[in-house]
Amino acid sequence: MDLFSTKKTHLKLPDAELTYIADFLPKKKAENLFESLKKNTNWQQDTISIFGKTYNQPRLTALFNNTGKTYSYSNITMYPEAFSKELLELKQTIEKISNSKFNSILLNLYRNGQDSNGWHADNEKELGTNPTIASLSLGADRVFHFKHRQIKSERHKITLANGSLLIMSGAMQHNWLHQIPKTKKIIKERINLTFRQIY
Ligand SMILES: O=C(O)CCC(=O)C(=O)O
Ligand SMILES: [Fe+2]
Repeated sequence: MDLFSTKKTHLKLPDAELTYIADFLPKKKAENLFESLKKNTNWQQDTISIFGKTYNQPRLTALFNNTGKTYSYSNITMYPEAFSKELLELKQTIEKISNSKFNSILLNLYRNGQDSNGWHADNEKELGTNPTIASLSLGADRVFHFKHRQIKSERHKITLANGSLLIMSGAMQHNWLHQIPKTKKIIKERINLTFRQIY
């Protein structure tokens, strides 16, 4: 267990619980996991429609679960792959540290600074009320922005480092939005894994 750090930083926020573990995975382990996921995943390029026009989503995605069920949001359907032994073990460790159960992992591959994830909340009804979502970051640093839906002064950002774990819980998905904006900086790729319980 000492391969995983559990030093938690709790961020004090209204209507949300947010916990950050900066060095959850040792850097080398994070790099190896990045390489194996990059290579062994069936990355999906989805399209999004905006005012009737179709665009490529600015990142690649993948879904792992043990239910075999597809997952749909914003007109996108994700087709699952089965957990590898590596992902299953990681899921079990993250379940312990976040005191939650997860049956699905959603992956995002941000190929460069032009890939992004726009303002949204993970509030699909399949996630239930006040879902706990644990988010593991591998590869390049990216900035995570989050803002309260009503309290305009509550707008923050935090850099998600290689090997870090961010745990979103409480009423965060109902009261806050989050995004990974584009950046003009020349940066390497990043893989993000969000652990979710999908009902
Ligand atoms: O890449 C990230 O850190 C955020 C991913 C995210 O918000 C999502 O997949 O819903
Ligand atoms: Fe999200």
